[in-house]
Amino acid sequence: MPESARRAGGVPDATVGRLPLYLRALTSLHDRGVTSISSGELASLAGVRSTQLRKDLSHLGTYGVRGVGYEVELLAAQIAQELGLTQEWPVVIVGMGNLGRALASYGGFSDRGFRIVALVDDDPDVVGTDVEGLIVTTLDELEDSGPTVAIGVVATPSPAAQQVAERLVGMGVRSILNFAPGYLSLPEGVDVRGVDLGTELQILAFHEQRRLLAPSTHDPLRGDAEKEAMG
Ligand SMILES: NC(=O)c1ccc[n+]([C@@H]2O[C@H](COP(=O)([O-])OP(=O)(O)OC[C@H]3O[C@@H](n4cnc5c(N)ncnc54)[C@H](O)[C@@H]3O)[C@@H](O)[C@H]2O)c1
Repeated sequence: MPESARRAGGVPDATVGRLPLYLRALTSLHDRGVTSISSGELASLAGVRSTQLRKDLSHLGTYGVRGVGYEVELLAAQIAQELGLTQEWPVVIVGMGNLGRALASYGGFSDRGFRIVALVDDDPDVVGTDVEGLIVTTLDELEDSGPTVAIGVVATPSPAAQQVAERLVGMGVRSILNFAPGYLSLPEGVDVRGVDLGTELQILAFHEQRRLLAPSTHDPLRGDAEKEAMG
């Protein structure tokens, strides 16, 4: 898998986590016809400091040209290559409830090199139905005669997630994106990413609270009346 290769190649996980931010910014610049960009501008678009951006990109052996910056198309291609996006990754989503359906209908995955090849559920009322042009199948069928899958997305309730993930791993899946709350215990060599919007909201709440407790006079979001009250 590219993940281990990247580690072997010395790119830290934290850097790998920021590469999609850079790629998203570069893609949008490219769509707007921008051909080169300074590290400061790119960092600002990606929401990181420019020293961080330069350090991250140096892990890819990419150093901007002084006075010119980075070539947008070239850098986007380098990052896409590093992330393994120059090939298409087949994805299965398990759990066709509210979340699974929303993910299945999101068009943005295919634009980024992820093709949803199978949708799975265990509810007899759901299995056999058409979701976004794919017929929902079962894990049994997927094991017996399903397409090759590289990445498994777990969108089942939490009690089912561990077993679902184990069965995916049994089919050879080595990368799992888990939306169900809780920790998945899987064999070494399997990459698991947990997504928890609740945690993200809590982090935002933490920063909101900090702003309320110690308002900065430079906070552009603070209303004029509030600024006047602060003196
Ligand atoms: N991470 C996040 O930010 C986030 C956000 C929303 C929901 N969630 C989590 O995502 C999961 C799905 O949420 P939802 O609202 O779509 O739930 P849901 O109840 O609408 O859907 C769950 C689906 O999973 C199916 N299922 C249950 N056990 C299964 C199994 N063993 N094999 C295959 N399919 C199985 C059910 O039949 C159902 O269709 C939950 O665990 C929820 O807590 C996480």
